[in-house]
Amino acid sequence: MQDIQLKVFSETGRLKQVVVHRPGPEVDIMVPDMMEQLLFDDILYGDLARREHDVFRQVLERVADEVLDIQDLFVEAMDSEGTKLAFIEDFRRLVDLQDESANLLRDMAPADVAQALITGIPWEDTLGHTHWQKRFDYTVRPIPNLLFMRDPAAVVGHGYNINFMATWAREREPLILSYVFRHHPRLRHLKETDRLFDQLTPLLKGEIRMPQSLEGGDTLVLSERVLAVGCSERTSADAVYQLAESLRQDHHRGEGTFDTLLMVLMPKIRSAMHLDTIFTRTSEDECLIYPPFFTDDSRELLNVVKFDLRHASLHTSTEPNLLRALRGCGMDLRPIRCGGDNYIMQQREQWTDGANAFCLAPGVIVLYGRNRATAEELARAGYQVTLARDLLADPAIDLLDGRKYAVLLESSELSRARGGPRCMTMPLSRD
Ligand SMILES: NC(=O)NCCC[C@H](N)C(=O)O
Repeated sequence: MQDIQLKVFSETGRLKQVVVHRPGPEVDIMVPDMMEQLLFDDILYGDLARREHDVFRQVLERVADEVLDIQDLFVEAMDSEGTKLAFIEDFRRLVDLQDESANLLRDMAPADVAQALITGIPWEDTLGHTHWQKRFDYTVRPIPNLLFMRDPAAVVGHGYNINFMATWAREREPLILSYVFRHHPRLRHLKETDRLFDQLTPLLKGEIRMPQSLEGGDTLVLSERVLAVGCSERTSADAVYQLAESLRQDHHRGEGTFDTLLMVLMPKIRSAMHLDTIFTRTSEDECLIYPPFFTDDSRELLNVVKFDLRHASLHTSTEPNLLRALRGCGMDLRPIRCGGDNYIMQQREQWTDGANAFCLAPGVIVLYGRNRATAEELARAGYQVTLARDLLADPAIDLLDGRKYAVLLESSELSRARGGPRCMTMPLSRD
């Protein structure tokens, strides 16, 4: 198989390679007591969630060259015994793994290690537990949020971030991604300097004790020059500074093209946990927004810190509003309102990821179909609103025929896990 060349310089360029994760047994075993700590808002009916995800994947396949599952990539990354054992050692450092569980993992084939890492290991399978260790009945707990592939890593330009998660429930995911980026046969050609942000490696080496969290849902590559990053419930200002400094150094060495990072100062609330829950791109000159956060006279307007990356040190200034700051960078985006002009529908549909569209190509997006008011706004903006099942039943529909499309997904189960179409994808390469 050919090497994968990382290339993400926009949110809208036609998808070439994208990574997802089909929800597996890790969601079927969630009991109500685990729900809140594992960041789900309900327990999912797994079979239906998988059917919804399969449809999502088939829609992606209508445009992308390759749709890959992180679980397969992870297994392939552990193609040597040495890599598998190194992973288990790092995992042990990260989560304070019991000896019995580590031994169990060492004896497993790579595919079983990957499955156990995602689905968890119930405590009955290992010896030596005490009652207080019996958290949720698992010695290795499940990581059902791997479904939201967007968050544990991000491709930025030709480089990538290994993120550090704000929550305990997701701490393991970046370790998996780190092994995939370093050891997968199609990605091992990447250089150390291609890693733009990484708090995990220094943590594992004992070089730092307080890693700063950065999550992919907060990282939006808006053009070859401009990045927007949310400073949110999940991403700290310090992490954004570190990323800005790393990009500045890249720029200084003549390697990076990014000259501006816009840090959006977000409220620390679950409903808007990441920037992509309130702002996503739909085409080259449009974006989908949660209106109260971007409208000039709103009391909820979000301010922006602008980092200029072109100098010998970081230069910052402030901007009142992201859309205005973008205009200053030469990007005049027409906003499409999540929930239309009704404040009640705006709040309801933002909660069900109505502002979290995923762009397959310029003007071709996927959105959860339950967001009816948002779909009406998209139709008014010239999008052909098409149900995913109608698209898949009709091979004659060409999403790349030059018209704008909003493909609506059924999402009664997936949306209970509190993430939308963009959250479920990590593009590796776009046109
Ligand atoms: N980018 C995103 O907004 N991702 C959604 C993540 C949902 C997941 N249940 C979480 O709370 O982390």
